Amino acid sequence: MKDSIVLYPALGRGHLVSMVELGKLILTHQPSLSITILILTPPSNTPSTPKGCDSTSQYIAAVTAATPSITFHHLPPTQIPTILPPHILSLELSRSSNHHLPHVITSLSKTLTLKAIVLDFMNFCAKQVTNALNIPTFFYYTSGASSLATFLQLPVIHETTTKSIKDLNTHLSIPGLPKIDLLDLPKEVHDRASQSYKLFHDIATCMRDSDGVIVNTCDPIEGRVIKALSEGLCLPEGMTSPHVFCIGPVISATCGEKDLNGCLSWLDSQPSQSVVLLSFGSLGRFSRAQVKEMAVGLEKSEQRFLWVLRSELVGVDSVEPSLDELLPEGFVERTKGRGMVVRNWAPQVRILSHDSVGGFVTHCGWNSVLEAVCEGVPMVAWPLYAEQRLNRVIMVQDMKVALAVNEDKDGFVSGTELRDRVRELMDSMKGKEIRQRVFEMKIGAKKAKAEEGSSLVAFQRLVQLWNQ
Ligand SMILES: O=c1ccn([C@@H]2O[C@H](COP(=O)(O)OP(=O)(O)O[C@H]3O[C@H](CO)[C@@H](O)[C@H](O)[C@H]3O)[C@@H](O)[C@H]2O)c(=O)[nH]1
Repeated sequence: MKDSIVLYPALGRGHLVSMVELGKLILTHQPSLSITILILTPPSNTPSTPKGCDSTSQYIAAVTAATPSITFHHLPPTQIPTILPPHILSLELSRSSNHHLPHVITSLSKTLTLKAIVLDFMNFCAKQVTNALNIPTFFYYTSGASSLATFLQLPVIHETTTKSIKDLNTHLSIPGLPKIDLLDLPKEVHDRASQSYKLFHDIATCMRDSDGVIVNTCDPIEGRVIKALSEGLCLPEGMTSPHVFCIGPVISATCGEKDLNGCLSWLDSQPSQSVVLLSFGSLGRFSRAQVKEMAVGLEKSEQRFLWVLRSELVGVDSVEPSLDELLPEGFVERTKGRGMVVRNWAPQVRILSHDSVGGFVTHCGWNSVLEAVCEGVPMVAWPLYAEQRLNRVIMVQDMKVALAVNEDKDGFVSGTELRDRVRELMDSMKGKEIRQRVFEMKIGAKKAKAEEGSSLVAFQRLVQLWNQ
């Protein structure tokens, strides 16, 4: 029977793509293995892909055609209320699909030797099942080692206080990291009484007890904290640290690759390293007031820009407002030639690798950060949700590859602030230093994945464990 690794991504395109890329990496180095990917079936009325991006079934068909050693196995649909926020929906779907797993895994075991299962952290409850079936269980943490080290502190904080994080008014001192203000932790863990706090506390505890955590990062990007994590220094004495395998950067060029909105050909007409890309991940959206303010800032910056604009969500039956309605009067005319606005989705990896792009205003989603690093593009960090505020601290203070945008207490960023940060990035000594630093990190990240590089060595350790 063929040896196989089972990968179990959470709901959502980003999670799926990350796991597929991990599967491809495993096959590149261990072509004798096969990869089985378990797919959660979303409730029928959940949009699973952002507008402008291929559907999930198109994506799966393309992966199957290109990489036949990757097989997808769809779990049966499950009924759950869909009015939940996306991360809770994902956790609930995973929890309510758990009862299918014993049967699915047992039937896979009839034709394959399952060496290990790799869970997205959102699917942590599957560990009860895999433990019972005695299958080595790993997690794939798709954000950085810094956020992992911080996340693992949750049970420690929980045991040392009875207060909520939002009331603690202090910071975390974690070896290998700058001081972390507790309010930079994801909002979901601020309130001790909330459902999401309990979930994330349970996930952190569960990851600590796993056979290992695979992290999408590498020494040249987050070396100090990786060392501290590996030496077990990030958790108090007596508390077991998980084994970490930093095998990144694993990035993808597969989603939304086509130049449907013409931005790549527009970039061809722009001077080298002159354009600032503004793009905010798969979910980032802005209010109408914020969109107007961004436009004002970009216009005043006098810099070239490519802006992937996603305005606030409209009801299923409503029509999205037009650019004329969203942008200040005359904006498109006045910025013609030096600015381009595209709606909802653009081929980000291809854009970042274009020679004309010289800066990136990002929401600090970890894939975007890695993609920018791999292309040597300096950033302005404008976090929106999840662990992105934490990533900003790391990008600015530790990695030193970004400038921080200053927002008000409601997260609103003024046009003047955006103008100043974009100008500073593109046209100042500080901007130059950041550009130089990200360029060095790009070279380092490439070396990490090559022969004897830290990521390849970590990956080989992992495979050795699977083969034992
Ligand atoms: O117009 C777009 C917008 C996004 N992308 C791609 O979509 C991915 C977005 O990933 P990421 O930057 O990580 O953002 P999110 O989709 O918001 O990712 C979620 O997952 C990340 C990894 O765990 C976390 O760091 C984030 O906080 C969380 O929001 C990247 O590969 C982008 O290249 C495009 O190709 N075109």
